[in-house]
Amino acid sequence: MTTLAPFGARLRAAMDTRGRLCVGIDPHASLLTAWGLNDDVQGLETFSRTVVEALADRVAVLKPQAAFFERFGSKGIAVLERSVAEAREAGALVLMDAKRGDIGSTMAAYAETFLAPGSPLFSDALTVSPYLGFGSLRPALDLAREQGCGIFALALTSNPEGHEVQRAVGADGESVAQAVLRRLAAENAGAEPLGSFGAVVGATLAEAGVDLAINGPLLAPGVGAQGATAKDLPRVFGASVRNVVPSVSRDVLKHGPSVQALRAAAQAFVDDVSTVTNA
Ligand SMILES: O=C(O)c1cc(=O)[nH]c(=O)n1[C@@H]1O[C@H](COP(=O)(O)O)[C@@H](O)[C@H]1O
Repeated sequence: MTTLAPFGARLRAAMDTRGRLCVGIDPHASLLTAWGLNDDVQGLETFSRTVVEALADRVAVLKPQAAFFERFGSKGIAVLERSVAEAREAGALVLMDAKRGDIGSTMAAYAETFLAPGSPLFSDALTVSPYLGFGSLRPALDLAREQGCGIFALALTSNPEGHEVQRAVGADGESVAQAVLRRLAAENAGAEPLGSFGAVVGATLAEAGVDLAINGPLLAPGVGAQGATAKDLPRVFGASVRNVVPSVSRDVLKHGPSVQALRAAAQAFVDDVSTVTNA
């Protein structure tokens, strides 16, 4: 099995050639219904296949949200496995949105699930929660580095409730989110053109209020259904905006099941992002 180039380099190349966008594959029950599908495994399969067919050959990143597949049990996970493989085959980078986080010994098993080549759910990158302590992520960070994969750690999430934890300030005056960002920057030290260890920072924030210069990608969910727009990105991310990967799920997915309409919606976001970030 050939080792992949570092994720950060693969992501930078994908953003340069395909534009800057991550589309989430979030098969909400309401979206299945809106697409004229049943809220069952067959509906899930058709939905996910359609999104992959429409977008995997053109958007930089596809981000399946594992929860929407897990709710159908083993059959749903089988759909997720196929979706990941087909999306990667068509050229998209797959960011598995599973937000795993646990004590180190268990984190190692999560890392093997998503980041070990040959695993049925092998993905290019994984979202993780650092709230059992950043050090507990070590097995995932190490396996990702070894295999050319990426990690996205939650720093400042798009939901308002996140701030009570993430904005909390320690005795040394540093916020929890800033500590996560500082540790990510250390993981990315010296990496070119971009590190592989990213942060999740919601596009919905009034302001970041932290140092985002981590030399790694910044996944920005919250664009679209949660109220943020491409125009918010320069304000929230400042000079780090060039490393931002905006993430949209429902505001693209609602245009299905038409493949053409899904493509047009994704392209409209890519164009908006390029207008504001190249201005
Ligand atoms: O890690 C994420 O992707 C994520 C982090 C965050 O802070 N906020 C957030 O909304 N997300 C995910 O991004 C997606 C947002 O979906 P839409 O609001 O439909 O665009 C969902 O899959 C969320 O689980």
